[in-house]
Amino acid sequence: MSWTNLARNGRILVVDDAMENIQILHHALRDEHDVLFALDGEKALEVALAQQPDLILLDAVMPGMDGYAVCAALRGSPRLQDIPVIFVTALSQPEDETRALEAGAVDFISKPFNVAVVRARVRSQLTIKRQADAMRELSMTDGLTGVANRRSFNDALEAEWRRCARAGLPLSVIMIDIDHFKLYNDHYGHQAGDLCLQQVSAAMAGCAARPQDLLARYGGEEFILLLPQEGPEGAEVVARRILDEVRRLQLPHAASPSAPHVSASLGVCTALPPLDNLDSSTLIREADSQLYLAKQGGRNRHCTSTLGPGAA
Ligand SMILES: Nc1nc2c(ncn2[C@@H]2O[C@H](COP(=O)(O)OP(=O)(O)OP(=O)(O)O)[C@@H](O)[C@H]2O)c(=O)[nH]1
Repeated sequence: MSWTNLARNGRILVVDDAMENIQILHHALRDEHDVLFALDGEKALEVALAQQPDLILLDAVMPGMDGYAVCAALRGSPRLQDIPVIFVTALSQPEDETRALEAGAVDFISKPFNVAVVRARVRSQLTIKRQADAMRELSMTDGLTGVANRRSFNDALEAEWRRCARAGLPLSVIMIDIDHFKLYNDHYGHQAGDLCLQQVSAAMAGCAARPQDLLARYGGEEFILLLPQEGPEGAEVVARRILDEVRRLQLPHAASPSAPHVSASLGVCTALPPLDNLDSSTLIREADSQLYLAKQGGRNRHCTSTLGPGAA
């Protein structure tokens, strides 16, 4: 796909208190984009949260919450801060434009506007947005397996830890390490080793499918699964499922002393609520200790523990 094609089919939210202005912009943009609209600032934030548009065209002067306040609210919201905003306004003084850019807008168009210019500026901002999205996605993904990388796991862990602590919910992690993977590489070659990592990660990715679950590559042949809101029983079910799915792949591992096929060892740990007296690094350390025990116990198995009140 070329960069210019990236600008097609974006979803655009037009915010203006005058319906005729919305209609003009809708008419100008509807052939290439999905156009949403809102007649005031509060509604704009509501629609933006629900529909996650790729770009917002924002009027500056509106009754109630004006465009500058909307822009500040967008920039302050983790879920909305990356949506670019173009001011489209009857204001035309340099200080108006400066104020809009300082509020976080990426562009400023004065009314009356030329439709072709609006289209071109929208296309150019959408292209920049898509490029930025693609870069962000790449920076959070492991190149070999396509699952999340360690950095995005760490970000998700911190966010989910805070969420579970607030809600009084447990949080589990499963640390997963492929058994005798050095021997696998030595026996089958590094390329086959890479393919094995891809197959095993794809099989594991299907083992925990809730929206907040996250599988990440933690190191070379080590993976980690984040299970927010999941207690020890649920984590146990997922761990058994992972062992089964890896086994079901039946990838031959002739050099392994543990099994004739590729297998994995798992360390499972659940932090029980309240999480306030615990911290996420202790949870990771404990899952790692359980993984070590699973390796010591003969591999191709899991070991489990809990942290917190009444922990075993
Ligand atoms: N093919 C391939 N191998 C990798 C990659 N990353 C790490 N490895 C290999 O994974 C192996 C890990 O070896 P060890 O840490 O000794 O562990 P192990 O052989 O799996 O043994 P146990 O964990 O004790 O069962 C090393 O040989 C690394 O070279 C990768 O991206 N591709």
